[in-house]
This record gives sequence, C-alpha cells and structure tokens, in this order.
Amino acid sequence: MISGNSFKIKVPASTANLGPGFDSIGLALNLYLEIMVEKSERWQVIPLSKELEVFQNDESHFIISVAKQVAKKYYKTLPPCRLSIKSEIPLARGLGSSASAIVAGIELADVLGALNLTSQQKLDIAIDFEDHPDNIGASLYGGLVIGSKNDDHTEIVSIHDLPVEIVVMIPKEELLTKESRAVLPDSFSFEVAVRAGSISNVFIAALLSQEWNKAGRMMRKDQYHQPFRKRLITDYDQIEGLAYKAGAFGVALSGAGPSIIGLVEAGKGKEVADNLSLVLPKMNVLCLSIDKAGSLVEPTASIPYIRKAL
Ligand SMILES: Nc1ncnc2c1ncn2[C@@H]1O[C@H](COP(=O)(O)OP(=O)(O)O)[C@@H](O)[C@H]1O
Ligand SMILES: N[C@@H](CCOP(=O)(O)O)C(=O)O
Repeated sequence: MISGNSFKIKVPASTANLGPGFDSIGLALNLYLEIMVEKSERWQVIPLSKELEVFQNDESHFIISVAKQVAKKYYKTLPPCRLSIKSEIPLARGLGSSASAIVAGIELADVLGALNLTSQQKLDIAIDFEDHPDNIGASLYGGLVIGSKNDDHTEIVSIHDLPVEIVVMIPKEELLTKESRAVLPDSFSFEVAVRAGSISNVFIAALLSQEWNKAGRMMRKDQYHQPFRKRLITDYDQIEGLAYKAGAFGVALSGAGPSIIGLVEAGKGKEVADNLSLVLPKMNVLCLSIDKAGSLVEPTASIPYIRKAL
C-alpha cells in the first residue's frame, strides 16, 4: 500500500489477439506508460512525451476521468494531483495505449482513494471501460494472458515464461480501434464459429507447447477478424511474407492494427528486426520482449517496485 504525497505508476503496452485469439488473448510488451503523481491544489497534467501534448491537461484528461469514475463506484472523492506523464506506447497503432491508460487510471484511483483493490477487482472494473480482457488483462497482469469475459465475471489465465520475442512493425498512420471493429461482421454461422474456435484452441496449445510452426500456421488461419481488417492495412500480405522470410514463426495484426507483429523464438528477435527494418524503411520496426510484471506502483522515493495485492 502506497502512502505519502508522490508515487509513480508504470503500465506496459500490449498486443492483442495474436491472430486467432480475438478479444481473448493478449501479450504484455516492454514499452511503458509512466505517470509521476504528486498531490497538488488542482488537477493538472504535464505531458512529458510529444505525442501526449494533444490531450487535455486538466481533470477532463482520460486517465483522471477513469480514476474519478472508479473512485465514485466506491463513494470516494480523490484529492487533486499533478500528473507528469510520459509514454513509449504509440497511440492508435494496435499496441493497447487505451488499455494502458485505463489501467493507469484504475491504479491512480486505487492509491489515492485507498481502495486496496485486488488484481481481479481491477480487471472487473477495467472491463467496464474496454469490453475485452486481452489488452487490459496483459497490462494488469503482465505476460501472456488468455481471458474470457462472462456476464458478471472475467476469468484470466496469465503465463509468464514464454520464450518468445516480438518484432513489431509500426506504420506512421493511426487506426482507431473503433474504426477497425466497425468492419467486422455482426455474426458468424455455427460452422465458421466452430472452426474459428478450434483454430484459436490449437494456436494457444501449440504456443504453450512451443510447437512454433504449428502456432504460426494457426495465426495465419484466423477467421474472426484478420480477413475483414486486412483491407484497412496497406501491404499487409507483402509485409506478412517479409516477416516470415526474415525468420518470424508467426505473423498477425497487432490488436486492431495497423501495426503488425512477428513472433520470434527468444534470442532471434534483434536479427529479425534488423533485417525487416532494411526492407521496410517506412515502418518503425522494434524488437520487444514480454513484460512479466504488469502494472506497478512505486513510491517516488525510489524503493523497489511494490506488487499489487493479489
Ligand atoms: N496516455 C493517454 N492519455 C490519454 N488518452 C489516451 C492515452 N493513451 C490512449 N489514449 C486514448 O486512446 C485512444 C487510442 O485508443 P485505441 O483506438 O483503442 O488504440 P490503441 O490500439 O492505441 O489502444 C487515443 O486516441 C486516446 O483517445
Ligand atoms: N481485441 C481487440 C484488441 C484491440 O487492440 P488495440 O490495441 O488495437 O486497441 C480488437 O481486435 O479489436
């Protein structure tokens, strides 16, 4: 439990779906949203990253608004603070920036309102803001998460020892998740739903048993969203081919896009990313690893990170 007048919140980015795990599978990435929080006379936001300068700098800021809504659920009022925010997570590129912001808002409310929420409670609250557990689950728990949202409860399994690196190919253009969800069908036939579910099942089983090529084949066969979203992504098929050729065992749209991920066996990511950046000069190609900690809160006195209540 953090007390005192200043603390820091750190939340990882995430990539969702990994192809066939639509709205269910997420992976936390080592790119971070970081917020220094200090008590103040009024709510104030100081953006420390250029990309964040577009947002409101008062209490209408998204992260503060989430925190206030969470506090209200518990009949609490939060004391005003100054938030100095920096972020390595590009906005609207399919790397879960909105989920990271939501998780940061929940952590903010938890500390300032002394709510002492468990991870499961944070997850159930986060689901009210973003209806699918893939990104928020990964940002909260770290690692690989497989989640299922049901009427009153969200179940999550999180796995922290997957020997995989992630090469992310990020275009300059943004694509809002809302727009990318708008091209998806309203329903599937029973036959397609069964096939799509079986592909997702084999994918996750193959990934966990480290049958990399089988996992990669299943990523390519996704039926839920990629066939419909590909047309929104410039040169998807060509980039997918280049990523396989460079050594990725599986390639997929990152979340709702437009970024594309290549999954690579641990230790080979840098070489694959270096090769891809040569052939994709217009994209920002990063070699990332899996964040294992999930969201963290630490006092700014710089004592080691404190884990949240489980
Ligand atoms: N750090 C942040 N501060 C304020 N708003 C944010 C932040 N990060 C994300 N958002 C909001 O989330 C939107 C992007 O969400 P979304 O379309 O779901 O893409 P992403 O794939 O990055 O999550 C941004 O345009 C912004 O409105
Ligand atoms: N399952 C969601 C994931 C959206 O991720 P984001 O990082 O693009 O917000 C979807 O595919 O719509």
